[in-house]
Amino acid sequence: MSLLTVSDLTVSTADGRTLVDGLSFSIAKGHRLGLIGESGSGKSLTALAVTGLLPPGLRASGTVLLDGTPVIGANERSLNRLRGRVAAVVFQEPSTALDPLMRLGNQVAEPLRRHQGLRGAALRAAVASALEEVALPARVAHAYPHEVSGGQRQRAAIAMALACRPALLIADEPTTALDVTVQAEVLALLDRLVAAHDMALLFVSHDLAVVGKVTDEVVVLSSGRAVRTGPLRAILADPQDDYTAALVASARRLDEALGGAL
Ligand SMILES: Nc1ncnc2c1ncn2[C@@H]1O[C@H](COP(=O)(O)OP(=O)(O)OP(=O)(O)O)[C@@H](O)[C@H]1O
Repeated sequence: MSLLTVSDLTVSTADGRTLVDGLSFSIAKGHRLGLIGESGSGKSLTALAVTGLLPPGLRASGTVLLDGTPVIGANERSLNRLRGRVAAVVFQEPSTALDPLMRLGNQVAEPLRRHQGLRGAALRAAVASALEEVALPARVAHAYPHEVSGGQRQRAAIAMALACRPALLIADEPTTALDVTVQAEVLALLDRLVAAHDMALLFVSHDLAVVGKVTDEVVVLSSGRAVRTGPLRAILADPQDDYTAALVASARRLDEALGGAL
């Protein structure tokens, strides 16, 4: 059975504009899928709809099943049971997930306390190992978000997302807001952790070159619709439509500039 099944997902505004239009895809346990498209193509709304996090004023229809549980129309209580444990999200901007007024260690502790019931020494040990896993020094536990670098903030957000070992990690442009030198490190970290814990991954990006570093299978989104689905290799070899060809061309330019091998 698929871990995530999305069928005919449509996201629309109250005044009837369709932002995501009849999208279908699925991800099996331990598998990876890239969701790629230009800015405004509906990638983030898809990621939000999958976890029941759409902003007020937007409406989802169709079917989203997370580990067999329906997300669309579900109440907050059953969504909270899924979040963190079945699926967790890492956003582009780490500040989205982090509370500016709370020490990072306490924030990483929060999902461990809530979902796993850890307290006291066991909780402190779990936080220390969560930070160690994302290669953050132990002292970061005592820091506030503004006291560490952008890359360290994103590592802390990743530690929070992975704290309860979700079966599916959804990463929405997780490296886009970071300095170029830090981007590759954080991407490699995500790649390693997803593999180490046998997690499934939905990786959202406007950049095919970045997606190609973590997954082989992609859905190409344009104006809220899937224009192409399949192995990245096949899409690179034969983009077929103009939109996908433009994504491929810009990814190749960037990849060449970085000395990569798309
Ligand atoms: N709350 C909202 N109300 C109305 N329209 C919205 C809302 N959020 C997003 N949109 C619109 O929906 C479309 C898809 O947005 P989405 O954020 O999913 O795009 P994206 O592909 O993730 O792009 P980006 O990479 O720039 O975030 C865009 O045209 C956007 O302007």
